[in-house]
This record gives sequence, structure tokens and C-alpha cells, in this order.
Amino acid sequence: MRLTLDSLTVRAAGRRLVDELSLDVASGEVVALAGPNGSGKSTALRCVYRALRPSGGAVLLDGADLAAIPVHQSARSVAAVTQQNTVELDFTVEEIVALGRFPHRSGAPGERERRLIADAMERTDTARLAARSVLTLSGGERQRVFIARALVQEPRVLVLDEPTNHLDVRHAVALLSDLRGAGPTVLVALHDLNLAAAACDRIAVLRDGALTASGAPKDVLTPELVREVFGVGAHVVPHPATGAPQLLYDLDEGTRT
Ligand SMILES: Nc1ncnc2c1ncn2[C@@H]1O[C@H](COP(=O)(O)OP(=O)(O)OP(=O)(O)O)[C@@H](O)[C@H]1O
Repeated sequence: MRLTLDSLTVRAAGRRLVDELSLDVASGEVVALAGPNGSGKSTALRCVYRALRPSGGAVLLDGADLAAIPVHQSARSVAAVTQQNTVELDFTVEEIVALGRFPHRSGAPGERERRLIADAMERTDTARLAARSVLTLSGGERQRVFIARALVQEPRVLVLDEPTNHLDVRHAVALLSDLRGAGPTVLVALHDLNLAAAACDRIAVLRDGALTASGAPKDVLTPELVREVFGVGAHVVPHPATGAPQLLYDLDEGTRT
């Protein structure tokens, strides 16, 4: 399913938090949304998973305006992993993951549903936690449970807001490798530019709510852009095995400025 942000604008507190953002994510493509703190990444994503209504422009799914699609219908297509993963209820991991089937369910879970739930827990390394209360989990374990809940939804568009927060390097790499070619169209806010370059087809860079660059990682991640947008000196080297651009930051220079 194609995801389009068409001149998406969000105004609040007299500012444009997202400023005429236009971005096309082709069906099955994995696009990273990068940018400094406060550049509007989460705000833009919130419009896609309908936690926020745009002040201007639109989000389109296969060309259809999301605002015109009933929420229960778009919930069958769009799943989100947000930064607000707080649960106060004493649910087990398996129960939380099963909630992801809610938009599709018409009765008790059948064999297919149980298999989807088991698969999602396998993919996120949460199967061994199935019977545990989510209240007892570590930050990274809990994050993986919410990723499983989104996967079990069988989304055609998957929106992830800093999904590698709290994840150790093994689970961060596993998650991003898993997203590639997995089927859904993916828009993912990521701070780790090296992981974004390794795992995403394209990187879109936001600055003050506006799109400042977008394209293949090798075209976007230049020392000039990293300096201009993030204010950090960096060398770009090709990954020896994959050729993906990887950044080596100039730490000394960072402490001087
Ligand atoms: N409801 C609101 N009212 C006023 N300002 C807001 C509101 N929501 C977000 N902002 C501001 O909008 C800007 C963009 O926030 P957003 O969370 O989208 O940034 P981000 O790029 O996701 O940042 P981070 O990298 O820190 O997660 C920030 O300056 C934030 O303080």
C-alpha cells in the first residue's frame, strides 16, 4: 500500500510543527524519518496513525484521503509502534500481543490468529515471555511486545516512532533487518543514522518541520548534510560488506563547539 504525505502541515502554539511535508512511500518500501530533536518526526507520524488531525494537507493511503476513511477501517491497514508504551493493566505479554488482532476480529481467536500471535512473538523474541505480566518487563522487553502487537495486526502500513529505543544492539539489528522486504510499507523515525542507512531504502530528513533532504542513504548522508542539519562533523565510509554509508563522528570537534 502506498503512503503519501501531501503537504502535511501541523500548527500548534503559533508554530508550524510540520511544515508542508510531502513524502511518497511506495508499497513495501522502508523509509526512515530522521532529524534533530523537535524537528517534527513524531508529530508527522501521529498524523499517519491518526492520533493527530493535520491542520493542512493530507495523509493518503493508495491515493485515498485517510481523513475520509472510517477509523475502524484504517486500523486494519495501519499499525503503529509509538513512544507512549505505558500500560497500567496487569495483562500478560500474550494478551497484549493478541490485542493487535482487535481491528480484524469478529469472534474468538481461531487457529490462524493463534499462529499469527505465535509468529509475531517469535519474530520479536518475546515468545519466552508469553505468560509474564507486562508490568514486570524491562524497557526493551516491553518495547518488543508492542512491536509484536503491531506485527500481529498484519498491517499494510507500519509506522514506528524510535522503535530501537531501549533495544540492545542484537534486537535493534534484528528488528530493522526484519522490516526490510517483510511486506508492509514502513515509515520509521530513527535517530541512529547508521542503522537507518543500513536498513532503509530511503532516508527523509526533517528540519524545523520541513523536509530538507530525501533519497537513497548514500545520497542523503553526506558530511555536509550531517554538519548542516545536526551540527556535527562526520566522515562517511562505505560499510565494508554492504557498501551502505556509515558515519564516523568527529567527537573532539563536537566538544569544542
Ligand atoms: N501539542 C503541542 N503543542 C506545542 N508544541 C508541540 C506540541 N507537540 C509537539 N510540540 C513541539 O513540536 C516540535 C516537534 O515535536 P516532535 O515530537 O514531533 O519532534 P521529534 O522530531 O519527534 O523530536 P524527538 O527527536 O525529540 O523525538 C517540538 O518542538 C515540540 O516541543
